[in-house]
Amino acid sequence: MTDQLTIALAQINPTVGSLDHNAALIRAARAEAATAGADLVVYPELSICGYPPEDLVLKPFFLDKVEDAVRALAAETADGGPALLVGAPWRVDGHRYNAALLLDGGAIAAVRLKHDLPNYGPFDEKRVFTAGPLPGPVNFRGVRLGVLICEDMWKPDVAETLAETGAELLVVPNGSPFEIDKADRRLELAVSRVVETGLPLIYLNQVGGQDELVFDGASFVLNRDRSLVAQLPAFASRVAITRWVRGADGWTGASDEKVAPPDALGALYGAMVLGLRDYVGKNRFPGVILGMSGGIDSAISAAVAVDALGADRVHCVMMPSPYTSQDSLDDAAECAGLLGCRIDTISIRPAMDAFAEMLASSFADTKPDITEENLQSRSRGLTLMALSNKFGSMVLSTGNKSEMSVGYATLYGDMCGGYNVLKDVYKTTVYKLSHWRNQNHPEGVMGPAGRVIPERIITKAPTAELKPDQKDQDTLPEYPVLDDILECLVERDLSLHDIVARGHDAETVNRVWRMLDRAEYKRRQAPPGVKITSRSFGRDRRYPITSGLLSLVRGA
Ligand SMILES: Nc1ncnc2c1ncn2[C@@H]1O[C@H](COP(=O)(O)OP(=O)(O)OC[C@H]2O[C@@H]([n+]3cccc(C(=O)O)c3)[C@H](O)[C@@H]2O)[C@@H](O)[C@H]1O
Ligand SMILES: Nc1ncnc2c1ncn2[C@@H]1O[C@H](COP(=O)(O)OP(=O)(O)OP(=O)(O)O)[C@@H](O)[C@H]1O
Ligand SMILES: NC(=O)CC[C@H](N)C(=O)O
Repeated sequence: MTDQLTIALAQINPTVGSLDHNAALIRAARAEAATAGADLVVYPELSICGYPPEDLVLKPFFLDKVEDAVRALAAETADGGPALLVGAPWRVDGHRYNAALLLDGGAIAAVRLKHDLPNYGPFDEKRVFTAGPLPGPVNFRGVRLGVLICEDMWKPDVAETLAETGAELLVVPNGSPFEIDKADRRLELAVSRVVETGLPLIYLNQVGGQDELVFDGASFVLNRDRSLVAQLPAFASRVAITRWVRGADGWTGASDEKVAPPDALGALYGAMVLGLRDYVGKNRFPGVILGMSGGIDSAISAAVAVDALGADRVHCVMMPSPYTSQDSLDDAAECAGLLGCRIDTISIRPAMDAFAEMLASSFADTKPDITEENLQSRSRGLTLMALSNKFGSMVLSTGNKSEMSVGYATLYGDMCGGYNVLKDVYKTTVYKLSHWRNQNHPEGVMGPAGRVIPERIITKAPTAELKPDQKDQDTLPEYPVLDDILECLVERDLSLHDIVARGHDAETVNRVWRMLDRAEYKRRQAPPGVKITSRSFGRDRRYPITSGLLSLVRGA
């Protein structure tokens, strides 16, 4: 029986479905860990196939390939090097499980099945997996490891069962996506499990973007006295070494790996950068293209894109109409200049004139209205999509959460695009982030340090410039009011009574509520974007499009 263990934490960035790529990451981390004399390398949940694999695991063909990859990795552990604790979808007696597999001595030494399958928010695991029984510890070279798979840690029962059945050390592989304040929540839960069981705990999370989810990594290790043994970086891959010694009271860990976590806005910005970088990289786009209006949404979107991809992979296009002000032209040019990215100017006036002529007889006897405004937006969308088709860059759409909530965006116009980093970011947060990025140069970003968003873009009144002297606030409440009401409705499900009690006017709340519910049809056609809040639009919030709810809203 050993009294010393070296355990490596492999915080890797797998790509869902790319089994060869993921196996290569697993091998590289093992090789790195081997040089530090590791006995065991721990990988994230479902690390062989990436998390979440969704319906990929319904294909027997895919599960066959997963099994081949696992068996190949297992065979390699016959070399006497570190054992691996990897995650994979795994079939047992005709059922499909979310499993952690211990690969050691050339074989699959143990299989641990996830007990608590999450089925809320963005998770849908009951759809594709069977829940495993309450587990007992895994015997690893004479040490009893208590393996909990992600959600298994969120309630006391699995850790309690493992402790009662002799576990000496809790090991938790995770696929835990980022959302605001989630890191604190995970730490609280981990501390609770440590206190309840009296056992140290290794929390190992995946890193990387996968469609709307961003996995922040930020893995950590706690000793049984709750002290922090290791804290890995957020939003970056890392192999960290922890050294463990068995004493009279159990195992105690030590490590040099203690990276300070980002502040709240830094974490949010980091999620946007990694989400976009991985969406573009994993889908193999050469870069992104976006409409740069001289407004704050396109400016911060461009900054995130440059930070994620580098200035040479970001192409901005200013598309003036007769309503575009000189300030907007200047601000767009200055922002692109500060970011160091290409900006072209393509006037949409010829398109507006062409549509006016094409529709002249159909629109005879009608007055100009929002139709003509939307044609401007659609002319821009069409132009960006043409450039995307011709040169391959993906269109980045720029609508923020406030706009997506109330439908303040044009279908097939400014909603055109493949991905949107602001989709889950309220406008008031867009302002905070812009100030933050001007004052901070986060580690790992590819854009320049210093001011990247001109001050006037942050201070001027937001406008769509679709008609003379137009301002967002002609149509919408002031953004601080709108965002507070929206947060109450979307994230907190508060009643009209509770929202009014916060000091809002009942008619304004009703109006915002109506706009929110009515815009569901638009959101269903919106591009995906990074999940930031506890309730992003998409799988976190599934409302019917066709619904009688509106008739119940007044007075609700
Ligand atoms: N339930 C439903 N299911 C499916 N489709 C539905 C629908 N209800 C309407 N529709 C369709 O949607 C159309 C209305 O939506 P849409 O065409 O988007 O047009 P709409 O929502 O009327 O106008 C766009 C809004 O976005 C604002 N905005 C703000 C900032 C920037 C920009 C910009 O474009 O740059 C725009 C603009 O001021 C305006 O309030 C209807 O004509 C109808 O075809
Ligand atoms: N003149 C323009 N040139 C290029 N793109 C534009 C122009 N006007 C609008 N867009 C695109 O349409 C999006 C929505 O624009 P709009 O200005 O109408 O609203 P916004 O939400 O205030 O955005 P922004 O703060 O970026 O201006 C912009 O973010 C931009 O991508
Ligand atoms: N993969 C999972 O089981 C994730 C669920 C978990 N509650 C989390 O977000 O951390």
